[in-house]
Amino acid sequence: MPVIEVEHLHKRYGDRTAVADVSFSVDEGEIFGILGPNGAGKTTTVECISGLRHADGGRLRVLGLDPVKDRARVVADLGVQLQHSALQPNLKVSEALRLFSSFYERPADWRELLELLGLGPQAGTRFGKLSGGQQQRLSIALALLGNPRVAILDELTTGLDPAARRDTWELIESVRDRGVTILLVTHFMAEAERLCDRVAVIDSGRVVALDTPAELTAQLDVQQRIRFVPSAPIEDSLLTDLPEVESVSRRGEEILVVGGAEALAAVAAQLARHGVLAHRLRVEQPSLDDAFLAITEQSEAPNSEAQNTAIRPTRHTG
Ligand SMILES: Nc1ncnc2c1ncn2[C@@H]1O[C@H](COP(=O)(O)OP(=O)(O)OP(=O)(O)O)[C@@H](O)[C@H]1O
Repeated sequence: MPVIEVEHLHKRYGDRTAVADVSFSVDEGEIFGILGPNGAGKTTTVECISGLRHADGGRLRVLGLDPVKDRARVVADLGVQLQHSALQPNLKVSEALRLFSSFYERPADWRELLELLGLGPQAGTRFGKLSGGQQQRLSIALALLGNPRVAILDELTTGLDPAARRDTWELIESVRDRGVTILLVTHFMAEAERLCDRVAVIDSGRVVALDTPAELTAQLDVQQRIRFVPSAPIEDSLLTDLPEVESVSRRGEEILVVGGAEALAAVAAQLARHGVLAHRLRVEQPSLDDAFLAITEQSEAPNSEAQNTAIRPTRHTG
């Protein structure tokens, strides 16, 4: 049985459609990512799944239960860390954890969570004095206090520096290793690539792609760009003769070869046949970033059905 089931979710704010038609399911033990540009409907989707908002249409199930009608039973197994959750600035870390523990029948040991999240030294620190990374860690700890089987984490590393982001990724992996299924909303492709088993790309309130990060990038018809400095002079024709190669250009002593997925193997074999070595070899492969842009640009094509029914997203770059 999937842990989260979303079928044709639809949600409007007044006459504006925030989520037009979203369907996906999350299996037990997965880290499932939701990606999409600003205003795509990601937060609205997870707020409906959490039971914090009423859907206008569609069917939602969390652990087989309706998140609104069976709210009391769902919250016992669901931990939610939402965007911009702020606590009273004077509340100390240990006080916040003790207070939130009292909301649950069988809370986790908050002292253990404090250590797991590396917040031990901050136990007596007030929320307002924590760094951005420490505040995020605390909000994750609060989401895990009820010993949830499912955790929803919305943009948990936004605003963190690269080191804090990496630490948080390790933390999320350790949470998953404890058996928690995780639904993760993120803007960061690297985060999705590193953490997520599968990813749904949402644009204009619809799922426009759903697959593993590797499959999403593999489906892309993006060229490989191969740069190297040959150990001996070579003619361009040596490379342009190869059917896998689309173009060859030079910048100083460096050669740039652009070609399809098989170009690297073909170029390497050709150079080897002529006894030439490729020094300072660099290959640029398509990334999930490229896939994301290709998918969302495609879904914004003028005749796209989504454009007529949902609010337009504003492109973000971060
Ligand atoms: N409470 C609200 N009232 C009216 N419109 C809203 C409300 N919340 C969100 N919206 C609109 O619904 C659309 C979807 O918003 P949502 O926050 O779900 O998108 P998102 O993908 O999470 O965006 P972001 O990446 O910026 O957080 C946006 O156009 C937003 O302006």
